[in-house]
Amino acid sequence: MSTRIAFLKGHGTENDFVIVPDPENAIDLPPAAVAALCDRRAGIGGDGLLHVVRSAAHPEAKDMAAEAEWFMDYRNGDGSVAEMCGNGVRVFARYLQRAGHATEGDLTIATRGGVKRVHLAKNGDVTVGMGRALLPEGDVVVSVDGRSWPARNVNMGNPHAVAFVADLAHAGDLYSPPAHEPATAYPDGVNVEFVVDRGPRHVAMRVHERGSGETRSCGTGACAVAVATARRDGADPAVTGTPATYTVDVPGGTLVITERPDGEIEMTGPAVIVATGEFDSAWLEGVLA
Ligand SMILES: N[C@@H](CCC[C@H](N)C(=O)O)C(=O)O
Repeated sequence: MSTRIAFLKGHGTENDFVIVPDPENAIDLPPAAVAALCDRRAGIGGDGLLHVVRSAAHPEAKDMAAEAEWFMDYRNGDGSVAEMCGNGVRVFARYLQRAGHATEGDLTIATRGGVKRVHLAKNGDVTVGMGRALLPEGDVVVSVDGRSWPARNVNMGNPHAVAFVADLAHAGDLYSPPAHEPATAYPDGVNVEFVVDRGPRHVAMRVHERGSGETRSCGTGACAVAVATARRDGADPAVTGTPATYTVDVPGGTLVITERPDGEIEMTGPAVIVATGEFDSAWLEGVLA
């Protein structure tokens, strides 16, 4: 028997998500179902999917239930699982507020990257404590259309390669993932950011996301870019003792990233719910058959 399954659509700086509320973790969402829902022509459409589950009801999150009631079961648009999604956390928080599970102010959200502290501000911005960046050693070179750049390895819970370029157009159409050397550098894939300077502590980026393709924003990517730029600029907060704040323009808007002397990173930006709807379970079963 076909049932109707509620969904919402939201975005954070135009990194867009299908949101599926499922408090008791009762909806089966194998990778093919996620990919079908995120399909922009045959499905609802999104860079990724936010499966909203009570932490206590999800095997990967029950240990976090005492600290955070809700678990962001994030999936990329191709159905793959990722450790973390920075824009996703902001949109997830906005959903919780809309559904009456959270109010303006502070809340916590469980993710595969641990429990994240979130602040829902009056002006519509959402700030997320993104944790610390890891900067694994190792030279990486990324290439697109015959051009190559050295890239900085930054891990924000998920892997990023950050390349400073002369012109964002040099990244080409980004219809396929940029090549990288050594080819074995990222056994689980990588998100690649291309960065140009816009002014003092102000950069712009494009990103090719693992599992989603080019997107109009990537929160973890913007944090990786801010950290890589601060190191390039000699503005490592752990060394200077003062926080470093960078404005990062993405094709879909602007994110503000602050790294503190203890290494903790905060990201602030908008998060919007744009639509609600229902899809037929029979449609999804048909797609999966
Ligand atoms: N758009 C996200 C990152 C989503 C995960 C990424 N594609 C990966 O596979 O690591 C963000 O806002 O951080």
